[in-house]
Amino acid sequence: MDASVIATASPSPRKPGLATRLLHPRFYCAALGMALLLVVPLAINSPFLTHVAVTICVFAALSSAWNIMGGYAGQLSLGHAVFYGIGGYGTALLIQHFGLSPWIGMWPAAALAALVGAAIGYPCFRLRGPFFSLATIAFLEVTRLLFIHFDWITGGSAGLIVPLNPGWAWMIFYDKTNYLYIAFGLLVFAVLVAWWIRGSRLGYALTAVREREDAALAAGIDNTGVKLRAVMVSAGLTAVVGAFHAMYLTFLEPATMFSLPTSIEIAMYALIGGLGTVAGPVFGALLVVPLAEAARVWLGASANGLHGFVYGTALVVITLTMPAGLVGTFGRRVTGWLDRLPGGGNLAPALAPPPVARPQGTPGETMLEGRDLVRRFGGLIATNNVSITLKRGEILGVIGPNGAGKTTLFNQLSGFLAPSSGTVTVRGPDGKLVEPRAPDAFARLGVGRTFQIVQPFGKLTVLENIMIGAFMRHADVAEARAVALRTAKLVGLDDVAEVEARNLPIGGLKRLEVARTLATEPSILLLDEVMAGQSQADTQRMVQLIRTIRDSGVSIIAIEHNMHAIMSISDRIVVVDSGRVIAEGEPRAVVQDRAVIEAYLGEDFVDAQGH
Ligand SMILES: Nc1ncnc2c1ncn2[C@@H]1O[C@H](COP(=O)(O)OP(=O)(O)OP(=O)(O)O)[C@@H](O)[C@H]1O
Repeated sequence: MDASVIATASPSPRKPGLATRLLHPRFYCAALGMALLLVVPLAINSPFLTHVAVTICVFAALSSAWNIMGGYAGQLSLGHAVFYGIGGYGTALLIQHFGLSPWIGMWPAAALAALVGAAIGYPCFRLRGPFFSLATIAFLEVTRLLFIHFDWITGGSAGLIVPLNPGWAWMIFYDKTNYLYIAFGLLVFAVLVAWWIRGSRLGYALTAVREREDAALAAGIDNTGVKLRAVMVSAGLTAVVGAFHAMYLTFLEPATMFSLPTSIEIAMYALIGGLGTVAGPVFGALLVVPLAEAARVWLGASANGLHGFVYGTALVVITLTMPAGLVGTFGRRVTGWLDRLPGGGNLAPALAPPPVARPQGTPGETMLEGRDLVRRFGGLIATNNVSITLKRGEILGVIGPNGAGKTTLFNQLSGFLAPSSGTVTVRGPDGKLVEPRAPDAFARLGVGRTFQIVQPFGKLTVLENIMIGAFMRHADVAEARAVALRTAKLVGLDDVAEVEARNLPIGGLKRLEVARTLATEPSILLLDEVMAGQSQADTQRMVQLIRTIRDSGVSIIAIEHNMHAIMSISDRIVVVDSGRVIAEGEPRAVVQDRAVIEAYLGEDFVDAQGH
């Protein structure tokens, strides 16, 4: 394997054009399926059926918007009615006080909802799991109470009637079919936004953040930044749908516009249909809304609220039998069938990856320096005044007994742990030495790292895992895919590229760690025990790969317990014991050092080496 492998390009097929995409069965079948939602009620022309279709469109659109935050980013909001209510009230108040048409008024209302979303999200993103959900409920309750309190603007708990000016300009109609046209248009809009985000760099970043925050940071993703973008889009879209729904209902009151049951319903459709999938929220709403509406009519006032029983039953049955939801369970199978229809085929052909820029600079100059690094965990000093320097173009081995402080040192050198005292400096792409603070900043400066305990994005394929790394330098999805394919080949994962990462054995996962990091095109690579769990042949291959990477201009620090491998690849070795550097130098000299033999290698190793 020689260094030019890293920069090899393959023949370049063309990207599929818009026409190819539109004529693909995945697209035309989805479009035909959705069109039924419009065509069937129009053909039957029953007011009740039209009302059910409007309600399906509204809740499918709300749930699609929620899914961007709850499904893609994994932030399970149970207070999304805040944005629905802001959309509704904002638009209604702009009509009432400024005579602004709802077609225009819904956009400032959406912008306000996006800002409120960011203001709520920023402090709450620090909270995990149920605490985040509880915080969103708390914000919903506070907003509802505020809308009741400021009755001189909102009408308080008595509510607000939308000015009833019939006509398209004011979105008020006697004929329900006009509402259906708008609701359907909004659903198409929401699904297109959700679909576009899902397949974009932002969509991949959100999935990465949802699955493993540390690995996402190591791939240079600004976790809070991408979550904020998701919540703003999600809130804005929810508000637009809320604005329309207010026009449809013509009456707004805090209890219904900021309602917890509505928030739960919105989330539930996505859960039933398939969390984090584009089609899931639509299928969820399509399945449950007609059942609930039918129950509401049949049971009438005699069993007020019993329609909730329908939601609950559907949720329990689906989550027990299909935890991944309808689309999560059957989606792959169905898309497999669709791809066999006329026009079906690969929408993501392999493009030629762009060549990797070779890191430039003076050989032997300092690339990464940790100076006097002290890291305390309570009373334990894990690294005690450790100083370490990586020179350009070298492989620096770090060895030492278990618990010596090697990983703690790595975590400080990559920004994952702030040193209690001491500094870490990195040579950036512009040649200047800088002191980055956050792990994603280290990554963007060119410090790539793997994790000792592997951190795969389990539900993504091997190729998608590597793409997450590639996105750091390549915003275009096709280009990132091409880079990922090349990297998969380099580490010998190309034959399992389409396998979900959670199905790889440990040896494959270790190589996946390296591949994802390599795809970020680092100038400094920190490898934490990448040979553990590898077969003899794979270890040989890894040794060869590390040399190839170094020959391509990357400077490397490797923590390793496999002494034979680390001795053969390292230019220098640093030995750490009990948080201190006890020896440093060329491999041959280090293994003969008495302190190293006593602390780590043992006499058996020396005997085996024949010294
Ligand atoms: N987050 C933490 N909180 C408390 N103690 C920690 C933490 N991380 C590491 N330690 C402790 O710091 C010491 C050094 O741990 P570290 O994982 O850095 O060692 P290591 O040399 O990488 O070991 P190994 O070779 O087994 O991976 C250990 O005693 C460990 O228990």
